[in-house]
Amino acid sequence: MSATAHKKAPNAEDIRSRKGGDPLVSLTAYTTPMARLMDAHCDFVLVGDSVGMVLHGLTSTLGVTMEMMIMHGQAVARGLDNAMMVVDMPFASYEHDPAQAFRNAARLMSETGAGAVKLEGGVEMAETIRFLVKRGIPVMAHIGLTPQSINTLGGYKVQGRDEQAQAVLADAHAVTDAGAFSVVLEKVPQNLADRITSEIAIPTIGIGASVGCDGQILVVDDMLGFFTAFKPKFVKRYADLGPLAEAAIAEYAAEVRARSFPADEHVFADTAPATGSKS
Ligand SMILES: Nc1nc(=O)c2c([nH]1)NC[C@@H]1CN(c3ccc(C(=O)N[C@@H](CCC(=O)O)C(=O)O)cc3)CN21
Ligand SMILES: CC(C)C(=O)C(=O)O
Ligand SMILES: [Mg+2]
Repeated sequence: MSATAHKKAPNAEDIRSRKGGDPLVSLTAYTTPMARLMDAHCDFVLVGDSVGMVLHGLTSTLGVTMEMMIMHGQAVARGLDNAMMVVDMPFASYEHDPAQAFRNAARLMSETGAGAVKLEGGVEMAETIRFLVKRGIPVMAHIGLTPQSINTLGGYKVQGRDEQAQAVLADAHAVTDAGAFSVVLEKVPQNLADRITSEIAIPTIGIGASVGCDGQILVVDDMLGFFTAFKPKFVKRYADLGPLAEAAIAEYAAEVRARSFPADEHVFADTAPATGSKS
């Protein structure tokens, strides 16, 4: 926690009440320092299971565990004063039945201090969402492209074109009726995202959806240019820090090899200076 003045972080009902209002701003974060950078600028921060692909080198989100989500959730919590924290439920931690979902969602909430959990699925997860919400766990839903279902979806493709649109619309209504306080729409056509946003009573958070959604989210390493293994069309690079970081590393390597680093200012004399810094 910083010592600077801060407002109280919003809770799930504050986020719900933003329906149709000023756009909700969110990014993912996985570490304390990155959370600190976005705390003053985001309404909520998602500890996404994308952490597995972004920070752990996995090729999908299926290998992400409860332990990983708890450890990254705890790290992010230490960096937030103003923004709400939402934690993704990892693959296989909630799909079996509502009781399993409650056990794991409760662990995520109590061990990280998250204000809500997010889980993937629409109609098929409605009963579980209702079960959690009735027992005190705010749920953010996630429909459209649901990356934990990559093996049945057959790729990270647009969801809800043509005859598939009715199914995504039904998902949006199902999670709303089940009590979700907001819903992520990932990689659905713009017209469908706009229709869902106008029809349901909870905020829609778009990622590859529509500028008309009630809010937007991106993976922070994507928008900063740190993650470059792939770049979905919905990613806008606001900075290109990956190449900047590599150039710095290359310069360090060259200076070590040339014995020009460390310089005098980075090393210590036999005798401490009479005054000045302790370094
Ligand atoms: N770095 C990162 N960013 C993400 O947005 C993200 C993750 N990781 N990991 C978890 C999921 C996976 N998601 C993804 C992953 C890949 C594409 C992608 O490559 N899309 C391509 C087309 C791929 C296809 O059609 O099969 C694109 O151009 O959008 C999109 C979303 C979103 N999430
Ligand atoms: C992309 C967002 C919505 C997500 O679920 C994640 O980062 O895991
Ligand atoms: Mg996720």
